[in-house]
Amino acid sequence: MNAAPPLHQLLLEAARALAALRAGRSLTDALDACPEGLRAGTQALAFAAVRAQGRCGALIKTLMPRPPQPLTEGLLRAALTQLLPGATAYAPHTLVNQAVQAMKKAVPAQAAVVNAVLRRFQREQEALLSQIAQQPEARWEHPAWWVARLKKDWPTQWQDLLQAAQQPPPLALRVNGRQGSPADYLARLQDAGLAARPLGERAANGLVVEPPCPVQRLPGFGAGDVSVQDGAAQLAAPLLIHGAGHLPPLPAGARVLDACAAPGGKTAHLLEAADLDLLALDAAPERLRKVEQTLGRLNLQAQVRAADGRDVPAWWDGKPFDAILLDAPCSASGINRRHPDVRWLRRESDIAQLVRTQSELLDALWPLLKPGGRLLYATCSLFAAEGRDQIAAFLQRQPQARSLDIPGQTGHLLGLPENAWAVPTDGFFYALLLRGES
Ligand SMILES: C[S@@+](CC[C@H](N)C(=O)[O-])C[C@H]1O[C@@H](n2cnc3c(N)ncnc32)[C@H](O)[C@@H]1O
Repeated sequence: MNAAPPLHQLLLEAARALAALRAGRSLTDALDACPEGLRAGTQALAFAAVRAQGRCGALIKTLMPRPPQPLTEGLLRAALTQLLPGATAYAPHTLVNQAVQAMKKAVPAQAAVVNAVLRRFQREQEALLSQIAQQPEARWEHPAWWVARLKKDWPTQWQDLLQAAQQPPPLALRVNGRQGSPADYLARLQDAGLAARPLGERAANGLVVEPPCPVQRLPGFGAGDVSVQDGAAQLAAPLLIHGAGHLPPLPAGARVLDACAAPGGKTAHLLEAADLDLLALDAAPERLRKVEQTLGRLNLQAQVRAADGRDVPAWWDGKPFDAILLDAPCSASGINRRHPDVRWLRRESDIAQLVRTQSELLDALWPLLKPGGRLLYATCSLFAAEGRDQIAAFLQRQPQARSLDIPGQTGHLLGLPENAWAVPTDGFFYALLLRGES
């Protein structure tokens, strides 16, 4: 068995990833540069530091007269996170010594600064934490504009939503119904020594594995028996196929457009659940490669095409669709617990741009639907501008469109623990729109 890597190496790699995040890269991208043997430990430190970025940022401002260099700041963030109340993974003296050693290896001139800041935090922890406690970013671990927006959109639930975003996500699975039943797969998980249970009645093929494990340990993953997908995301395919119980199910061979398909989670679910003639479109060719890989792993077929959904003449063959899934680009505020860096990478001004793209996609795709056809609009966002308000404005512009009720969807909130789910889901918005016959 390989020995665990020394903590100073993990701290240094986490500092590099956090410095890359500060320069605007996503944490997932930044962690790609991390050597394989250090990846898991580094990822744990870096994700924890991003979840504590509000407090650690405020502490660094208080403890240092001038902003530190990016690598020093990254190291301080990673180390301070592990010294905060409730963090128990490392003994504080070990942590400080290892952080200083990491800095000695990378930038020796900064080691004394790291030592001084961390030791002062240890001595004055209580006073320092109470000094920053009322700053919104430190209090809620989200940018102030994000907190204000959630407060406006969810006046009674915003605090619960912010707290839910701080919890690591569960490992939710979707069993490939073409290759076996959820009950059979549950038994296979148990045989493999993995504890699991059904995700809840709303996601018929959904299971949750607790505690989570690497996907390589999931039986039959490579052979396409199962995929990783959040419970809320698992609602898209049945909603489109069965029309939330208001419409007849899509017949075999129905022509379906998945307009923003990559990386292909919902494309695959649609094809596992029904025999469809499906076109998977996405504006990002490199992301479409993931769709192809996923379809290959699951042994499913679709036409895959790189194009901007709004530029209809560039890709449409003129044959109308029975159903369209528009899983639009959005703030990703609903999957913030899975990608805690998103809240710090986004700017408030991005939201207006995203709302514009979403409405342009809606307007461009709606005329491609047959009379009597259905369009499912989805975003993994909790912001009303990208969900409720977006659809209200669309219904004003498009009198032929009727919004159908989705049972169990209160407004557009998912994402909090509720009885129907075994574990909290991501935050999603769905609107099911029917095109009138005339
Ligand atoms: C939320 S993701 C889709 C997730 C996907 N449906 C799934 O379940 O795996 C949004 C996607 O929209 C794509 N996109 C953004 N703007 C687009 C446009 N104008 N036309 C087509 N796709 C676009 C992005 O490249 C991204 O892959």
